[in-house]
Amino acid sequence: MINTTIPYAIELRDISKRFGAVQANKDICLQVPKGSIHGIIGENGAGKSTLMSIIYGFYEADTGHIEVDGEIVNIRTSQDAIKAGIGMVHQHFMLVENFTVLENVMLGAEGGALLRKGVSKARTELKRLASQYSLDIDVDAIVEELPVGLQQRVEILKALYRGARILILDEPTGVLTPQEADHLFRILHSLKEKGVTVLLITHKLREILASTDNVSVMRQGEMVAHRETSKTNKEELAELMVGKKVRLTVNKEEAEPGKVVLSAKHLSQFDSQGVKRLKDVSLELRAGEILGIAGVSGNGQSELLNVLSGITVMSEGEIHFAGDVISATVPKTAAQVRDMGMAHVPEDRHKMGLVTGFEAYESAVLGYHNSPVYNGKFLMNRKVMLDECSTRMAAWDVRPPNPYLKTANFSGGNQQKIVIAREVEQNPDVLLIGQPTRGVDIGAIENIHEQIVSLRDAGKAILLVSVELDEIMALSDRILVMFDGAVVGELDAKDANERVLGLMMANSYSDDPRGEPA
Ligand SMILES: Nc1ncnc2c1ncn2[C@@H]1O[C@H](COP(=O)(O)OP(=O)(O)OP(=O)(O)O)[C@@H](O)[C@H]1O
Repeated sequence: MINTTIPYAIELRDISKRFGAVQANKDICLQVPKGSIHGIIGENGAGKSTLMSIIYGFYEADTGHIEVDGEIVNIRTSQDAIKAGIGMVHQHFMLVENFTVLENVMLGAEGGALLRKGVSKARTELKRLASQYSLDIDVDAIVEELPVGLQQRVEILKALYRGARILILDEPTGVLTPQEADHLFRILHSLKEKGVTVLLITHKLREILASTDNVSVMRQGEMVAHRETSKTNKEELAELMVGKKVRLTVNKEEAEPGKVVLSAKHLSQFDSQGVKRLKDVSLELRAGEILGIAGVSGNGQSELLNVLSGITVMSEGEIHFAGDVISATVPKTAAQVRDMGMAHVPEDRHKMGLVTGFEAYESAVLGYHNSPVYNGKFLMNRKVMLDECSTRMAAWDVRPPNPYLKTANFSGGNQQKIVIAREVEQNPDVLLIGQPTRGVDIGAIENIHEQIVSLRDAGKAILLVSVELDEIMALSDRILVMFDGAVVGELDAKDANERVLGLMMANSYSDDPRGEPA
C-alpha cells in the first residue's frame, strides 16, 4: 500500500495526546493516499475524534507532526487547518439556521469573501462548486427549512468553498435516512474522483466495506492495524477493533408474550405550528416482548416516544398503563410516568438524556435523583451514587470507568452506555428505547442487545425505535412500521426482510401475492 514516491495527501507521524490520566492518542502514524476514501474505525473512546480534532486544529498534539502533500504543517487552530486545505463536517452541524445556504457558506470565509468578491461572485462560485461536485442545492434556501441530508451538504460545500482538498467526516450518517446516506456516499465518490481525499469515521462496518479504499483501526489510543478494504471483511475488522471475536448476530429464543402492559388508543399529536405529526396511532405492548417501530426518521416515531413517556401531552387519544388512564385531559408528567414503572432512553442523549456539565455519577441518576435511595433528608447520598455508578461502569464497560469525569468528556458511545445503563438497571416494567446503539461501537452493541433481550426474558415489555433496519430485525419479536405519523403496517419479525420493510417504510407495499409495490 505504501508508495514512497507519491507524497500522501496527509500523513501523521507519532501523534500523541493526553487528557489527564487518559492517553487518548499514542504515537499515531497514518498515511492517506491522495484522492482516496480512508476509513478510521475503533471502539468507543479509542481516540478517533481526538485525532480528527488534532488534524483540524481543535486540539494541539503533545508530540508528533502532520504533513500535507509531503510538507510539515503547523496546525494550532482550525484557521491553520483550513489554510492547509483541510475541512471538517461535524456530527452536530455548525450552521446558522435562519441564514440561507449562501450566507452560511460565506460566513467567516477567509478574508471576508462578502467584501472582496461581492455576493454575486460568491453565488456564482458556490453554484460552480455545487455543480462540479454534484452537490445539488438551492443556494437561497433557508437552512432550517432543509432536511438534514441537505444541511450536511451545506457543510460539505462550506468546506470546499474554503478550498478543502482533505475532508474529514465524523459519523456522518448517524442522523441521515438510508436514502440520504446513499446519496452522501455518491457525493463522496464524486469528490474522490475529482481528487479530494476523504477521512471517514464511522461505526458502521457496512459503510466502510462499501465505500472506502483503505481502513485503519484504533484501539485504546493506538493505531493497531491498516488494511486495504478489498482485502478484509466485517469479521476481521470487528475483531481488530475489539481485540476478540465479536458475535455479529443477536442470540435470542422465541418470545413468550404475556399480558398487555401498555396500550395506546388513537394517539394524535399536533406540533406548535398546528401540523399533525402523530396520526391516530394505536398499539398494544405485552410483557415479555420487544415491539420494534421501523420507519425513516421523522415519520412520527419521536412524537410517539415523547407522548408515551409523558414528555409531551398528547392532543388526542389515551394511554392505559399500570391501571391508570392517561389522556389529554388527564395527563401525567414524565416523572409520574417514570414512577409508574416506565423507563425511557431518549433518541437524543445530548438534549434529553444527560446534563453534559454534570459529573458521570450525577448523570447516572438523572430522573431518579429524588428517589430516597439517592436523596437523603438534606443532601444527596453521594457515596451510594458513586458506588452504584462505579458498579454500572464496570458492568457496561464504560471507558474510562471514572465516575468523577465530566459527562461531556466521555466519548459519544460511552455517554450512550451511561444513559442505557441508568434506564435498564431500574428493571422497569416497560422500557421505551430510542436509537439505542447510535454512535456505539460493535462490541458495545453486542452488550446492549444482550441486555435488552435479557430484560425481555425477565418478562419486561420493550418498545424499540430505531432507524437501523438490521437492529429492528435482529431484536424485535413484532414490528410496526410508521409512515407520515401513522402506523401503516404490522408484521411478525419472522416475516420481515429488508425489502418488505423498505417498501412499507416508503408506504409502497402491497400484500398481493406478487408483493409488488402498490
Ligand atoms: N476534553 C477531554 N477531556 C478529558 N478526556 C477526554 C476529552 N476528550 C476526550 N477525552 C477522552 O479521550 C478518550 C478518547 O475519546 P474520543 O472522543 O477521541 O474517542 P472516539 O474514538 O472518538 O469515541 P466514540 O466512538 O465513542 O466517539 C476517551 O477516553 C475520552 O473520554
